[in-house]
Amino acid sequence: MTAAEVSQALNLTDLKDRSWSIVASSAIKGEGLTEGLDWLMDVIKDEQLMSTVRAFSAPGKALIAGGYLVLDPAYNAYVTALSCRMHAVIESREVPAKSKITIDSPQFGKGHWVYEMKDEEFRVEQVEGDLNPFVGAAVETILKYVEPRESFNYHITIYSDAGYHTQQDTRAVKSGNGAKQFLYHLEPIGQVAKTGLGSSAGLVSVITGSLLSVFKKSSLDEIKDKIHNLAQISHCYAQKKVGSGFDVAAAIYGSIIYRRFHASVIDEYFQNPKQEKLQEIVNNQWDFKHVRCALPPGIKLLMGDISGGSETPKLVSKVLKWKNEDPNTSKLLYENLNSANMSLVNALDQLHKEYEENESNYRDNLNKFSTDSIISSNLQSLVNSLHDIRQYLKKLTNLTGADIEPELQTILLDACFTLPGCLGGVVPGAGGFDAISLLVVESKVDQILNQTMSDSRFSNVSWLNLHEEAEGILEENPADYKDLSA
Ligand SMILES: Nc1ncnc2c1ncn2[C@@H]1O[C@H](COP(=O)(O)OP(=O)(O)OP(=O)(O)O)[C@@H](O)[C@H]1O
Ligand SMILES: C[C@@](O)(CCOP(=O)(O)O)CC(=O)O
Repeated sequence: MTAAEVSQALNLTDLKDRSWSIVASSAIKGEGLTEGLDWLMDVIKDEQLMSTVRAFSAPGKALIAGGYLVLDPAYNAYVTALSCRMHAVIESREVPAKSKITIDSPQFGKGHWVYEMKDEEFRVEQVEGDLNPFVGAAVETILKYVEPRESFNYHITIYSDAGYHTQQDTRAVKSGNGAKQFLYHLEPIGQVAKTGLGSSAGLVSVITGSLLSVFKKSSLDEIKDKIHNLAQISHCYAQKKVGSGFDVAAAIYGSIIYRRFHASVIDEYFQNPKQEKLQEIVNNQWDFKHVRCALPPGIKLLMGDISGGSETPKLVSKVLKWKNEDPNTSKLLYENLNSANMSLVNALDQLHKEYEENESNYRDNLNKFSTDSIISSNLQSLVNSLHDIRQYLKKLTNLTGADIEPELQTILLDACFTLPGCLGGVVPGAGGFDAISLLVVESKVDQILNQTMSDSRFSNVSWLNLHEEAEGILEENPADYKDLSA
């Protein structure tokens, strides 16, 4: 008897009992347990897809190489996904008179939004809550795409990890099984200082991912590209501009080498926001690049926040204005900056190879690293490329008048380079006064944290408790979000 037959014969419905049916049937048949376990995995997957509660998470981001250039599809960028993640727990509730989606964000004041289906055109009407463009755009776009024929009532609870926002004036709340802990603020989300790590991209990605997964009863892998396309459209719609999309791509695909999609893909839809156009765009394979790329073993990302923040749109407009006014100088500077960016990517690739060839030698070189005695030529290339990226970003700062690497950050980054095991660092993304990104030797991280505590040069830096995480959007265990209490 197969496991299914045993389960049916014994009318076993509960998954645990059904698991035992596998053992029984395998014993009866005297065959290996693997056939039964394969069956169990399929059963669990089906249970998950049919479950009324599912959970998802997506990472934050730091654009280490490629700021500004990544707006142009001619250039590649390297974006790291971060361990601070946005989470969504979605559950299906009793269907009311009007289909609706409720989104709660209990960590923030007034974190409650309700959207009802308005008409047969699948338009939504916000019936409760303040304006949240990212939540609204995600809900509206997914319903327009799915065109749900059956009534529904989904409730999504959003949680964001500590790294996205200031940790001042918060209280820690832990889940019943201790798997998750989140910081709760009194203020509404719009009044809480952020660290610029892509909370909106993560938010749009997990709302889109959770809704599409339950509407389509699909696993993430089957629909990941569609989630990406929908999340990009929603994020651009909410921002009222078509950025490079590196932040949404990192939220979906993790740490990647990224080349942007052509803005025309989304512009067309905004010109003609009809359902059939949306379906066509989302179901198409977009022409963009997302190749997995994580830091080599033993090299860690260390981010230092100075509670500054930056006005990305203002910085971008200053750079693009200069680029249009001085095409020759900007072309040369872009090419120089791009070769420094790609030298960084190549150095990371070579270091991965060095590790594969001889791990102990690789680790020995890393642990012996200091700025005046670099043993490995690949480490030297990494140090040089980080230095060169800063040099060109500084030039861009001076030529455009945009505070990309402002003097305060120059002084801080120069001081960081004197720390033991620091390979270099940059102002990520658009730069400004957001958190700086350092690449450091993993075995020296504790020494750096201890040393900077008593060094006045770092008195206004708070080192963020996060690291690079290779994975993008993931399905999580809903049980990890139950019984959250202070
Ligand atoms: N946990 C959350 N719950 C509800 N809305 C959120 C949450 N986190 C972020 N948001 C929405 O995203 C907005 C912040 O997005 P914004 O693009 O300004 O910053 P960011 O994405 O964190 O940083 P950056 O764009 O610099 O990477 C908030 O004002 C809010 O509308
Ligand atoms: C300046 C830019 O290239 C990067 C912005 O990065 P960040 O939001 O500062 O992390 C803009 C973009 O890519 O959309």
